[in-house]
Amino acid sequence: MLLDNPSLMTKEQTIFNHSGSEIKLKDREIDIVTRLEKPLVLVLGNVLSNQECDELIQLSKDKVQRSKIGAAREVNNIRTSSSMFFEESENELVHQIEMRISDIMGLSIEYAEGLQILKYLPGQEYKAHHDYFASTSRASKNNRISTLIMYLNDVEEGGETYFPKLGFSVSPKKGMAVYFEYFYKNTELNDLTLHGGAPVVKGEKWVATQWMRKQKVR
Ligand SMILES: O=C(O)CCC(=O)C(=O)O
Ligand SMILES: [Fe+2]
Repeated sequence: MLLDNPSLMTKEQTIFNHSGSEIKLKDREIDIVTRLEKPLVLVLGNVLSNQECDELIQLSKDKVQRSKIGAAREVNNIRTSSSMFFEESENELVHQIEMRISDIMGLSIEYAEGLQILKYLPGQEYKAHHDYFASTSRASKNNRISTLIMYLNDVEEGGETYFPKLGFSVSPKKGMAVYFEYFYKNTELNDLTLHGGAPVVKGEKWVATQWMRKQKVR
């Protein structure tokens, strides 16, 4: 019988622990705009103020370099954007944003990698990928479990974050974010979080990405 199948009966535990349409924080109310349940994918509004977005771009403008991916940190055409990482709590702004991110993502900042900034010019993209490392890689011993991608500007055309296996995409809007997690026991759910950054057609695209790990990293 269908209901005897334990995988259909047991609800998967999620990391994200907010319900309803708002996340009320000390300094801010975050809007939960869209919510897909399995896998959990959320579109969030009012995550960063316009000023915070502008400052993050300003602080990283001169530091972004052609992105490297994977354990060997090689330049690769899977990701043609430029990027940089902030050091942990590198300055007051980054610290403040990290604290907010930690409240949103439901994990202490000790699980957080350094905040990453990505810049895309027209034609640049990040092809579909998983944020978690393959089980064969050394990095998978303390694998990533969740992602928050924050949009730092409005993009004139293109640059959507797309989830090809979910038939779902998010248009970048300054101050908004997309959240998803892939720490499910059911690995098929993790696989469904495949996503990419579509080529920017017109304008620039700036995002800040926060990845969380299974075990503490700081
Ligand atoms: O730029 C995007 O929309 C996607 C970024 C991304 O997938 C990442 O930073 O892991
Ligand atoms: Fe990603």
